Amino acid sequence: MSRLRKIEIPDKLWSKFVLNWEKEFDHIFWGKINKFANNRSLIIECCCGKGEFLVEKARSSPSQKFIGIDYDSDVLTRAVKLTNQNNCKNIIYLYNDIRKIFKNFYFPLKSKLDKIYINFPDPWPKKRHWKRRVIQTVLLKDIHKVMNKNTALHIVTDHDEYVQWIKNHLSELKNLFRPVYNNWYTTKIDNLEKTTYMEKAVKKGNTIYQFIVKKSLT
Ligand SMILES: C[S@@+](CC[C@H](N)C(=O)[O-])C[C@H]1O[C@@H](n2cnc3c(N)ncnc32)[C@H](O)[C@@H]1O
Repeated sequence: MSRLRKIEIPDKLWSKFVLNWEKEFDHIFWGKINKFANNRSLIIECCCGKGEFLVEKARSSPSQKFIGIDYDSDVLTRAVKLTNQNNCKNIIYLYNDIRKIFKNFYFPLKSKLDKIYINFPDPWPKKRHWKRRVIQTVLLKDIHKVMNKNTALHIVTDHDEYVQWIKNHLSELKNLFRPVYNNWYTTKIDNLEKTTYMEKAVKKGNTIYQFIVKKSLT
């Protein structure tokens, strides 16, 4: 549940940028995505929050197409507002659970999927809540299915214990994923676009960890 103050935007603006898979037939939904992607290279941000990361990227790479996914309508409303203010026609949002989207991903996607980002997923620190963490074997396997040999999956967190969780989950799937960094992650991160949670992490003086993995070559 979002703790954000609600803001209102016209329905027309929401539907200009947001697709809702639940409300549409599968082939129509994925057809719209293929039409939007228009054979350009595609970048997906999971758990995109208020859209700062995508808007920054989309402004600097206008020929690429960007999809943000989040299941919280309050944060997505802010993302839509920011996207519209910056006139980014190369972003759309999916109002949905990333686990459902990757489970039901359409094949073949006509565009080349360049990167998938998961920036600052909720760490759910209490053990009884770990099952809510999005980084789980099932999701990683579903993501792996949609990657091509050049797709890079980026995961960023500032939560020390979640780092070990992510590393363990990825290394258990080392037949599927190979790390770009020797130890699976790096703390030397250049040029990462700002997000709300990154700013919080920087303010607290937390270390930020970045995992980048590609498909295993075997
Ligand atoms: C900690 S916030 C990070 C937001 C943003 N990436 C950032 O760095 O500021 C986590 C976001 O993930 C979204 N989220 C959590 N689980 C999700 C899921 N299963 N599917 C889609 N979005 C999810 C939440 O709604 C929230 O916006």
